[in-house]
Amino acid sequence: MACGSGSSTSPPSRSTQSQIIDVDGPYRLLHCSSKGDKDGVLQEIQKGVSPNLADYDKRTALHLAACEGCTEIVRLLLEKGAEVNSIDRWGRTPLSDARSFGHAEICKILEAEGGKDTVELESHIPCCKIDHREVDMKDATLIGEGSFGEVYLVKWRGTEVAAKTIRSSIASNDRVKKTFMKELEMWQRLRHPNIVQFLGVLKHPAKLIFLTEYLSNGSLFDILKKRGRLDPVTAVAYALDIARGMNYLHHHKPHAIIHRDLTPRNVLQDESGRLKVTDFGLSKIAQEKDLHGYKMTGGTGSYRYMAPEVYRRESYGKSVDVFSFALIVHEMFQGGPSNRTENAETLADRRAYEDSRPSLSSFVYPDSIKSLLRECWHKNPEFRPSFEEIILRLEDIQEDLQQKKVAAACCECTIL
Ligand SMILES: Nc1ncnc2c1ncn2[C@@H]1O[C@H](COP(=O)(O)OP(=O)(O)OP(=O)(O)O)[C@@H](O)[C@H]1O
Repeated sequence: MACGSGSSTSPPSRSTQSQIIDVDGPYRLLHCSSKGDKDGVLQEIQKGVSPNLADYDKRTALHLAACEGCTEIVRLLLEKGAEVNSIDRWGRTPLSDARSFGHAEICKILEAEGGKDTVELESHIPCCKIDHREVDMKDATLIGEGSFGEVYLVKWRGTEVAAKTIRSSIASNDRVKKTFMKELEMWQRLRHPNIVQFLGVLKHPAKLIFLTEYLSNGSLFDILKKRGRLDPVTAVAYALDIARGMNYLHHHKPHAIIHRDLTPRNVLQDESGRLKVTDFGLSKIAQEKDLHGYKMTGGTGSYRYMAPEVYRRESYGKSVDVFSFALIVHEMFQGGPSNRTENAETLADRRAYEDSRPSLSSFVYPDSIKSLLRECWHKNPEFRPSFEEIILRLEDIQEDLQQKKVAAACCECTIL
């Protein structure tokens, strides 16, 4: 997001609206810093608010200005005594943020003031290791099995978490294990409400096991199997959850994270009903199976959601995830995959070479969803919208559906 020009009166953009909770009181300093409002920042400091005030995530005004690209505010805060190396809840300094978002000038200013990038230092630190004695694998409950191994529900320090065991055919291959650990190292740095939280790797003498948060409602695949077709309000809310998680991955710096294997099985639901995306990046390892002869299974499931350019083995980019996303949204309205009896590979072949797409029956799909899906599964990847755009479109659709719901409820009240 670009830094504002300095007005405190401009309304917050949609994407930031939910994050701005309180712009009164001392926290106005943080709000003004993130919006590039120089007058507002000065007023707060003159009122006596500390330039090192931080929110509950320990994010200071300098962190916010650095990540939003507000050069003038960064200068002003440093001049007023802001601590250049303050560390937030995730161990990031303002310089780590400025680097991640590519604000070169701000990086120079912070470096000149002695700024350090903790993330750069951290990137050489291997995955967070958890002592295996803290996890009782004997009391583990099997909750599922995927291409990499079994998944168990276990207790770690009194909290229920998911333990993913990695097959020995993968774990015993040094090269594959290295790639695997690299993916996990990247995963451990990600934090977003719609991304499954990675917790660490077990220091186990014989096995490769990693822990993630446990999502008690299982996968979107299980939900659709149980509930069938979702009502449009729920389907759109779920689509927004997935799109927000994916947008976060696609905006990852310095390189976008492409999921490559976005399927209903890789979308999990927590007990509050929120969906979270999981297992990104790991598909890269699954793809190596042909070269090295180890079998990781499950590959055919992904054909169903595969973008044509991936199937044709052409070069591809972030929009392959947008294609898969469209098929998942289609399933939520439909209650399951279309052409479910057809072999997944044949289906992917027809999509890649005959431009075949699922049907959009008019009574199930609102028009706005139909046009969004057609764009998202467009044969030309360049014509597919970004997740950023998809979020805005879905928010409009959500508002529209909610208004219709309220209007319908009012009509019922009148009749009564
Ligand atoms: N963090 C978790 N919390 C709760 N259940 C989980 C968690 N992770 C996985 N599961 C369950 O375990 C099953 C297997 O998960 P896993 O990620 O190993 O494979 P998959 O995604 O189903 O298949 P594949 O790896 O072939 O894509 C999932 O379908 C899900 O039901």
